[in-house]
This record gives sequence, structure tokens and C-alpha cells, in this order.
Amino acid sequence: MADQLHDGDARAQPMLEVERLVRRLGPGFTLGPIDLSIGARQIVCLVGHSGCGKSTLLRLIAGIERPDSGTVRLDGKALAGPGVFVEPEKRNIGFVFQDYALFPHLTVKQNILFGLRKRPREEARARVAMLLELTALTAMAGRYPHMLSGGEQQRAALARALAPEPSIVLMDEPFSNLDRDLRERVRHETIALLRRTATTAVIVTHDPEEALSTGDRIVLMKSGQIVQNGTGRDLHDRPADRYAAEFFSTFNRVPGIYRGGALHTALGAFPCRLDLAEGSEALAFIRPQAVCPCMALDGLSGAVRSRSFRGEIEQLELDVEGLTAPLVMRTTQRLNIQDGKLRFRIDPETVLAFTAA
Ligand SMILES: Nc1ncnc2c1ncn2[C@@H]1O[C@H](COP(=O)(O)OP(=O)(O)OP(=O)(O)O)[C@@H](O)[C@H]1O
Repeated sequence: MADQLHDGDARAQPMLEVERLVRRLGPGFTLGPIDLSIGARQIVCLVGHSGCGKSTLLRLIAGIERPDSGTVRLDGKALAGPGVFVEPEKRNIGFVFQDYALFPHLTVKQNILFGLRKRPREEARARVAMLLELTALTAMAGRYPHMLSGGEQQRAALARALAPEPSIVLMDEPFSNLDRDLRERVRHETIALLRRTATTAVIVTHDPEEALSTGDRIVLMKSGQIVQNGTGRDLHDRPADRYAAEFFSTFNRVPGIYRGGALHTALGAFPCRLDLAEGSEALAFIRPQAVCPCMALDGLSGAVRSRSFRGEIEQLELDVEGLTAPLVMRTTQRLNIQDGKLRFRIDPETVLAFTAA
């Protein structure tokens, strides 16, 4: 699988290394200290809610912003650190901005050629032709940016960023200007292109699904810090804390008491390990799809408060004795509910437990 393949690369050959990186922005926000290592050919998604510092970290790597302390190293060469600061244009880093920032007065071809000014003419021409073909823009080479669709502009911006053969490409919310359908297709094409050209990339997004489906690794940030760094499966299935859990999924939060290595709730006891004293309050995080309809008479039961059919799945809210909030259930089963009551069980495999505070 791609995940494992690229994970292996990260350990063998770190390409971008960020160590103890700190940037203070005014009195209210400090980024870091950040430690991050990215392997060659990895695609890393930087995610987190608005204002958590994703763009600031990207700008520090690019050199658009200067760190207060810490180091940035690319291919073993220090770009920022004590007594060192390499200007952005000398970093061998490609950048794709949210608005693509194509030069409006230059054609697609001229935009791509821009980063190749110092190359011999023939070599630059050949490279532009290759990139136009890769991005399926050959027929549009003579058009100006305003004559392109959003998806085409995005591809042109990527071609321009890839032209000088950068060590790494940084992309800040590169798909957010596209509408939903186009967004998925352009994202797919972009990732395929990054793979085909064996490009290392860091992509900023605030969209959890986009991160899960795009990144070999996901770096989740909160208030200027990295909360968790791992594969999509790690972050989705084994979130480090409540913030990480709730960033990627919705949950029923069911209160309970931690005792004897299990969380005892109104829905049963769930084995878990928490750094809490016996008898402490804690929360079970139960995914709606872990609430499963069942026939067993000794199972749990709830009164159906609402039903919402959504095509592939149906979402229900159940009033369950001992719970103050309705329990949300999502199922692909077609339910035949008599007398407004439903029996269910909880799949304990996916239940998470967190401290209540
Ligand atoms: N030049 C600046 N001076 C002071 N504060 C700043 C400056 N630039 C950004 N900030 C603050 O730093 C924090 C991080 O900003 P940043 O743009 O890195 O977040 P982000 O995670 O990329 O957010 P978004 O998803 O909304 O783009 C925010 O609270 C922002 O208001």
C-alpha cells in the first residue's frame, strides 16, 4: 500500500527537517516549537481548524516568513537556523497558493517558462512542453489565466511550480476555490501528477476528508502546535486526544465511570486504559456507525426520536434510558421499526475513551 511505501521512505531519507521551529505573531499567537520530518516523495497534508498556524508553518518552510528560533533543513542543507537564512527564491521550493497567483499578463506557457529563465533555451522549451502535456494544457498554452477554468488554472499553477524541478512543492489550500465536483477531480489529477513526477509535497487543507484521502501522512495542528502526526488510519482510528477524534469524525459522547480497566456507561462497560484514578468520570466516544441494529432480546433498546433517510445510510436518534442526550445511529440496513422501539448493540472495537475534562 502507498501508505507503508511512503512511510518507509520517511525513515530512510528525511528530505525536509524542521526542528524546534518557533514564530511569534503578535501577542496572541505563537507557532511551535514544531518538530517535523518529511520523507522524499511523501505527500503530507497539514490540517487543523482556521487560525491554528498551518499557513504560517508553510510560509516558514518557504522562507516567506522568518522564524524566531529553530531550524529548517532541506536535502540536508540548512535554510533557516542560527545565523542562516536562505531567501525564498534560492530554496528550490515550489509554491502553489490558494488563488494560484498566476501572472495575469502572461500566457500559460509564459507562466511556466518564468521559473526557467536561467535554463538554456532549448532545455526550457522542452521542459515546458513536457509539463504542458503532463497537465493536459498543451492546447491552452497560448491562453491567459482569465481564459482558463478554475481547474485549468490550478493545473497551470502546479506546472509553473514544478517547472524548476523543486525539491518540494508547498500548496496552500490548492483546491478550495473549486466547486465540489471539480474539486474532487482536480485533487485526484494533482495527486496523480505529484506521484508520477515523484514530487514531495506539503498540502495545507482544513478539510478532514481531503486530508484522509490525499496524504501519505497527516499532520494535525491546534493552536500553533502539532497534535498528531501519522497516517490517515492512525489519526482516524487511533486519535491522540478528543480534538483529533472530533476533527475527523462525529461521535456520541457517553459519560461513564473508569473502574477496573473499563469505562462503565449506561450502554455497558468498554475496556480502556486511561491515566485516571479509579472511580473518575470519563467519556466514551461512540461512532454513530458503531451503534448497530440487533435482534437479540437481551440487547440494548431505545425509543426512536427521529429518522432521516439519506440514501445509502439512514440516521436515527434514539432515546435510551440512562442517557441525557439522544444516541445517534447510522446504518446501511433497511429497518422495519414496529412500536417506535429499536434494539441495538454497540460494536466495542471502535469505541474510544477520553478523560471528561
Ligand atoms: N502577520 C500577522 N500578525 C499577527 N498575527 C498573525 C499574522 N499572520 C497570522 N496571524 C495570526 O496567526 C494565527 C495563525 O494564522 P495562520 O494563517 O497560520 O492560520 P491557518 O491555520 O493557516 O488559518 P486558515 O485556515 O484560516 O488559513 C492566526 O491566529 C492569525 O490571526
